[in-house]
Amino acid sequence: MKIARFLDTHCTVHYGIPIDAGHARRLGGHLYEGLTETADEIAVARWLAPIVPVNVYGIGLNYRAHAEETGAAIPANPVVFMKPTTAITDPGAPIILPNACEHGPEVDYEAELAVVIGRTAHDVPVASALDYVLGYTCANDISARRWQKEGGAGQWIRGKSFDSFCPLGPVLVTADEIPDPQALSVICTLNGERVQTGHTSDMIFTIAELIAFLSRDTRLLPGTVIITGTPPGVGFARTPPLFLSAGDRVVVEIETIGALENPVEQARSLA
Ligand SMILES: O=C(O)C/C(=C\C=C(/O)C(=O)O)C(=O)O
Repeated sequence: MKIARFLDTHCTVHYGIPIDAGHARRLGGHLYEGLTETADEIAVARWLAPIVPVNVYGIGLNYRAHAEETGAAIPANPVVFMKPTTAITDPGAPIILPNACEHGPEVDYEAELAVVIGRTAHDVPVASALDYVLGYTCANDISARRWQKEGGAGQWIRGKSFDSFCPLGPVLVTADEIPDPQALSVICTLNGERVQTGHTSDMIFTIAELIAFLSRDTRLLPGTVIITGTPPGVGFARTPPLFLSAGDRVVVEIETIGALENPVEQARSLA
């Protein structure tokens, strides 16, 4: 089942959930399968991230080829950071280049598979960890590299946390439709050019291992989102480096889920 969340022009939030097979409605130009609405046409004001997370965990360096491109050692344990929920942004909404990035271009894209926890996971073994997954969506782990490194004084979280730094969507695909989350292609395009190409089989820690690790002595509540690391091709590891600029369009595309597209804008000057 694919679940979308969107606002109509009357500011009502809708969830698109199949009622029965073959049920489809047209939404602001998109044919969408299965709505709870009875009207044939709903004017969509905007698409929303399919989930409002209670917590967002990020995993760094979780694809072998990405760890190699950064020159980092293969981690012995998952590299865990968190993003505030205020970083979540909707499909189609702008990624804002912060005024705090005043030392030059540093804002990077990272295409990632996002896992949504459906019931409380606490000390779950790897073997049953996927039973706690509600579904999957696409994420972009936007990262301000100077704030992640020198500016972060050893902590990544500042560089990963600015407003709009976690685009999510466009739909949540329930776990029954993705029986093997280690069998998905993950790509990122910037202004139509492919910049990242990866596959979840390249993950160092599988989704099940990540849930088991993160749930150890720690409750993962329903609505927790885990963004599971990025494949190679990030901008800072390129020669020359490639960072986001105002006017860019960045698309994260994951097999079976779809495409999460966001434009890039400069923050308004406070002066
Ligand atoms: O700090 C590192 O060793 C690697 C790195 C960034 C990695 C991520 O942001 C990630 O995997 O999410 C770097 O900036 O050098």
